[in-house]
Amino acid sequence: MAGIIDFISLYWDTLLEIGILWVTYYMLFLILSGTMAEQVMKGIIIIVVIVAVTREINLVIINWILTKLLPLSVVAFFIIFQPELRRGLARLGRFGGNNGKKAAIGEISKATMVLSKKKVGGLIAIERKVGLRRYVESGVGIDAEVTSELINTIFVTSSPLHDGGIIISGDRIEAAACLFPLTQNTNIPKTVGTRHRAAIGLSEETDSIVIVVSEETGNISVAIGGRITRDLEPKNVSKFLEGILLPRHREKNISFNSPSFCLDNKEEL
Ligand SMILES: Nc1ncnc2c1ncn2[C@@H]1O[C@H](COP(=O)(O)OP(=O)(O)OP(=O)(O)O)[C@@H](O)[C@H]1O
Repeated sequence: MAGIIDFISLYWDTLLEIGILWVTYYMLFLILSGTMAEQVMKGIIIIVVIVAVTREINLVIINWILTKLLPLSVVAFFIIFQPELRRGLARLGRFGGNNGKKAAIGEISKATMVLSKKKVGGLIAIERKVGLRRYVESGVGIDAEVTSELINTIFVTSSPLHDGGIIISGDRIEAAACLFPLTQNTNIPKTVGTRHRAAIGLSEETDSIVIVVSEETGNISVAIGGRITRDLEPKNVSKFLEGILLPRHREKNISFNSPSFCLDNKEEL
């Protein structure tokens, strides 16, 4: 114990710097997750590591080239990805309060009930930590407040945006008509259609919650982490989403896979 205290008092400034750099990197990662910039940022980190290694083992020329390249690539990164950074910061800001989220959950649940009752097909992805930018870019940008009326309008079959899914980030509908990746899970029965496969696929690749309303039956299903729970009672959707998305409810340990929430499920894949 005394050794640890000695170490901290000796290197507190270095530890503080490492801490600040780590937090900054993590924040940037959160802001840019799901975008091309995330990949480029990982590339820059790899260059930093190579610079350190080449310095240690005295590869002078490679180290000289990389040392010159590094500052340039960091400046270029901020210039090229300025739109992604701006959008990411706005997204972080929106995650702040629970009130906005709660209102959005209410609107999503209301919309789901209407879609289910009218047997209108719907596919709704709710972004969590992992950014969905690459999927937003496959659709049509909307950037509007989440309202049940707007969601229902998007999915009516006469709407040009009804095919594909919508993506919700915080309390905004980011885009509609987005293409999600289809699951490759061979255990899923052949009878499961592409809307449900797209929901499962997106939930496998990201931590998003994906709600599906079946056009055929009006049944509501929710995919998380590659698992889909089918035939949720419409009146339970709001409670279900609050259990996952709002911290106060999370403390009570109500989660997607918790048995308390599977009571209404007739089938889980
Ligand atoms: N990759 C995809 N990403 C987003 N949406 C998709 C994707 N593939 C299909 N869809 C949506 O699913 C619709 C087709 O649904 P399909 O009937 O094949 O699926 P399903 O799971 O049986 O759903 P339902 O029960 O509503 O019929 C398409 O019109 C489109 O809106």
